[in-house]
Amino acid sequence: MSETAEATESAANAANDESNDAPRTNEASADSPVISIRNLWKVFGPKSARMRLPHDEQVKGLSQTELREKTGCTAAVRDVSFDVHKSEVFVVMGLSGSGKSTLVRCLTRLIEPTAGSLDFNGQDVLSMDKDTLRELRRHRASMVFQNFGLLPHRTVLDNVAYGLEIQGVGKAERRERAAEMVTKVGLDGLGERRPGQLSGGQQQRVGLARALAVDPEVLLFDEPFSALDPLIRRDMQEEVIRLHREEGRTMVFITHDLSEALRLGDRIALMRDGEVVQLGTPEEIVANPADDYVRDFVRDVPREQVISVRRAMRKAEKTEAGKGTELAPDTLVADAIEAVARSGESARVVENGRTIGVVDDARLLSVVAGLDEDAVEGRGEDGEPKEVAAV
Ligand SMILES: Nc1ncnc2c1ncn2[C@@H]1O[C@H](COP(=O)(O)OP(=O)(O)OP(=O)(O)O)[C@@H](O)[C@H]1O
Repeated sequence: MSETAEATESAANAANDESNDAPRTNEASADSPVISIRNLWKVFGPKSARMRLPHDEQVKGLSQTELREKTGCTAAVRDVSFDVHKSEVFVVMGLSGSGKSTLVRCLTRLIEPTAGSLDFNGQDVLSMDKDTLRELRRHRASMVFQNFGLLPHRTVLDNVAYGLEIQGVGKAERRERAAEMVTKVGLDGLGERRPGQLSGGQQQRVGLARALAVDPEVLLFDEPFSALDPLIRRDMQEEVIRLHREEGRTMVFITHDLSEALRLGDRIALMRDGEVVQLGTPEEIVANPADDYVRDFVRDVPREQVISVRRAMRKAEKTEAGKGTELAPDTLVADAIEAVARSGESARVVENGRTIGVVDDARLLSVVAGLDEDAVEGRGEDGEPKEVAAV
């Protein structure tokens, strides 16, 4: 059976034997998170049941190696808390073994968390019964896998229709919906082919179309493009960005590739040894790494292509009122450098008709050189200038 078939069928059946109470039914309000996790742990190993998680201070105090040596257990996910908001692309990034796959599989209990809490649109996932959990996986959260997970003997159209088939949607309707999705991901004319007759990139488009066909609230991507060569990978990233722009669907995207994370993520959770070491926008992570590990991770990122002038600007002097090029606060430093070079003078950062700061050569170059972090005169902890003269 393919990975997807297994994930949707056997894992769906296996994962919920420990379900107990009926799900909570506190409905989510419009701006409440789609996914909310608190103090989530997944510990693999025989002694995990004896730990008093999520608040076992002794376990919390042990490094991964110490925990393994003392207990034979691996804490693949350690005390992780975050919210995923509606319509955001939330990226989980980290090196191999950092716990990304385990974390994302915990979201629909394909892997059963050891402790913590987990809500999906305000519903408690950990207390969902078998049927509710199956409904969650089949209708509300679709997974796109790294190795495509396609059924080799089925046509493209039938693969795309598969999720609808297990939902019990009638043949005519599912073929119509599948055909729509095939068009949406740019595979027109290939509907009757088998997966083996497609390139890797095309196969992943089929995986994407299949996930979209069930119209889920959340798309979960588990390193979907890591088997693709760099150009096709780039194409697929563009495809995800396009789909997201068109549909605004909430997405959780796992990757170990920093440039992919920076390109796709509205926010990124950076994992190490099961923990989230930093959670922030790409700009926050690149401009203000939380520790040396993150700093090392982002060392080679072209900062000017991630950091905006809002973070790079200084206070405007009274004499600078109304002078120079106007830039929006989210203008990238790379674009600001071009604007300043063209005009030969500093540029004003303008928001709602107010000058909120100024960027000049020195300011912009300090971002490129990485001298801005913690050293920018007048910048507060949040990266904003402490006092900004509104001119
Ligand atoms: N079933 C399991 N039993 C024991 N340990 C496991 C199991 N699954 C994962 N682990 C361990 O949990 C840790 C996190 O693994 P996980 O696969 O979540 O990491 P990852 O960041 O997704 O890695 P990769 O990028 O290589 O897929 C690793 O140390 C791994 O060896």
